[in-house]
Amino acid sequence: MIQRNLDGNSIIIRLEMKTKTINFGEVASAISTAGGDIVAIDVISTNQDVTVRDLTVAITDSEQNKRIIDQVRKLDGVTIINVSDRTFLLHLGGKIEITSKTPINNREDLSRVYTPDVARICTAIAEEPHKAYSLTIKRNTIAVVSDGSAVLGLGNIGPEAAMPVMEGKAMLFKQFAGVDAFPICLQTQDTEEIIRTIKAISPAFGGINLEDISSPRCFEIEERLNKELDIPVFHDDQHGTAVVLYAGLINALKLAGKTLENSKIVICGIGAAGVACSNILLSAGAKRLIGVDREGALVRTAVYDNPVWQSYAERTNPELEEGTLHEVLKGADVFIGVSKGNLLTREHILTMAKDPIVFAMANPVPEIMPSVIEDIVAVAATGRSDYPNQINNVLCFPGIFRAALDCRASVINEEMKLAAATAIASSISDEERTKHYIIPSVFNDRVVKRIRESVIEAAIQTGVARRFPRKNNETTS
Ligand SMILES: NC(=O)c1ccc[n+]([C@@H]2O[C@H](COP(=O)([O-])OP(=O)(O)OC[C@H]3O[C@@H](n4cnc5c(N)ncnc54)[C@H](O)[C@@H]3O)[C@@H](O)[C@H]2O)c1
Ligand SMILES: O=C(O)C[C@H](O)C(=O)O
Ligand SMILES: [Mg+2]
Repeated sequence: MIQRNLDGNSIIIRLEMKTKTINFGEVASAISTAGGDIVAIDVISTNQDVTVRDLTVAITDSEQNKRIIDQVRKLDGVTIINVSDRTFLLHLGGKIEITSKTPINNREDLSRVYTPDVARICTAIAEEPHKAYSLTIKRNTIAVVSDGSAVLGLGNIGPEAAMPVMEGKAMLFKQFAGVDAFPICLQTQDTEEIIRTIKAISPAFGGINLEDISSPRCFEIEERLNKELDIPVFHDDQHGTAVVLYAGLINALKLAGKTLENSKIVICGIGAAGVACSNILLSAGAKRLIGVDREGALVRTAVYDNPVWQSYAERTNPELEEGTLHEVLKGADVFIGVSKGNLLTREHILTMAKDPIVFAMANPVPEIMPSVIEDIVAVAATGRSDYPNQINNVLCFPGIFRAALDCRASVINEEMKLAAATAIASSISDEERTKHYIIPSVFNDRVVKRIRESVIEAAIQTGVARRFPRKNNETTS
């Protein structure tokens, strides 16, 4: 097997070659003519008539991918069996699994982990239910629950299609904060049924992370569950996003020499993320905030079916600006996009105030690509990991749940969210702050520790902590 640099995008072409009709050199040359770079060759099977090989080919974009496949298809004696990319391969069989903490090697082990001895543990919990925290996975386990109704910016793609995102979130919880998370996608989009189901499964969990549930249902679901359950329920798309957005904006405003109070801020997409981002900015002192959705700017003189929009319009847009996104964007200091990809062009950004801040956070395709506006903005950010300044809730949810689980918080309240935002923003010092570095990397291992410490402190101060854990560097029990 030949193996070279596998960085970047690549596809794997499994093909069958008739050895008497074609030789490998001809295949390689067709791929190279179409601009592909063969970086690995694996022989899967071979006999005197046919040989089956996997060719890993580095590509730059999907157009090139198509050109390569077309070239290979034209060759006599070659059949393409399958084309896969590394991302698909990584998802084969899902991305996570459950492993046991202790092995079961003999009968004695078996009777301890299972019947009959396990019965004594069950009885102990039945007598004192709080022991579920010490004798089961509850203290370190949360459920990541979605109904598949607002998955990234892909929309209502359903529960099965939402699973890869929820599995990914579970990986992030574990990797960045040691939290065990179960992905759970529900076959219902009915508010009452979602609430009932989450309540019914809650005994196993120390917290519930709601994910990718569309607005306005997400507001009621979260509020009701927080009232009716004694474990924290946190809608990540609302609060995780708001926390990280606020952290990024604190640093971006400093760089642009602007203030939250005086800046004209346009938020596009008044759904789960947009409402929560607006709320955190209003409570931090923003005054000139305008929300825009599909029908244009939300303004209090209009009447909306959606009660959340009505209350939103009452609290925002003090100058009663009306019009489309492009119209109200004129003269704005800050654009925050939590809507849909590709809504803006460079020309639109040119109509903003001097040194504009553009946070285009729709996933996976932002409202505008930073590369298009790099030279005309003070700061650009997206939700993606392949550009600088990733404003993504992944910076918040692992740390905030780590803190909530460790101090056994009954809720994640506003004070805890603000503590998380300032902990994230202050991870970057004045000397470090640049146009391309307003927010720490998710791989910065100081961030989760800082969030944990500040959030636990806020939980204790506000009386929602039910346990007082030790500091970061000490082991918790
Ligand atoms: N970067 C992050 O951390 C992060 C976090 C949460 C959400 N998001 C992204 O934000 C977007 C919204 O997520 P959500 O959970 O709030 O979904 P949501 O469905 O609750 O809200 C989306 C809102 O955008 C509006 N919208 C859609 N197309 C629009 C358009 N052309 N113009 C104006 N408004 C439009 C919808 O009407 C809706 O109100 C998604 O792309 C999601 O990936 C990013
Ligand atoms: O999943 C992400 O990358 C962020 C966010 O939760 C989203 O829905 O886009
Ligand atoms: Mg999400």
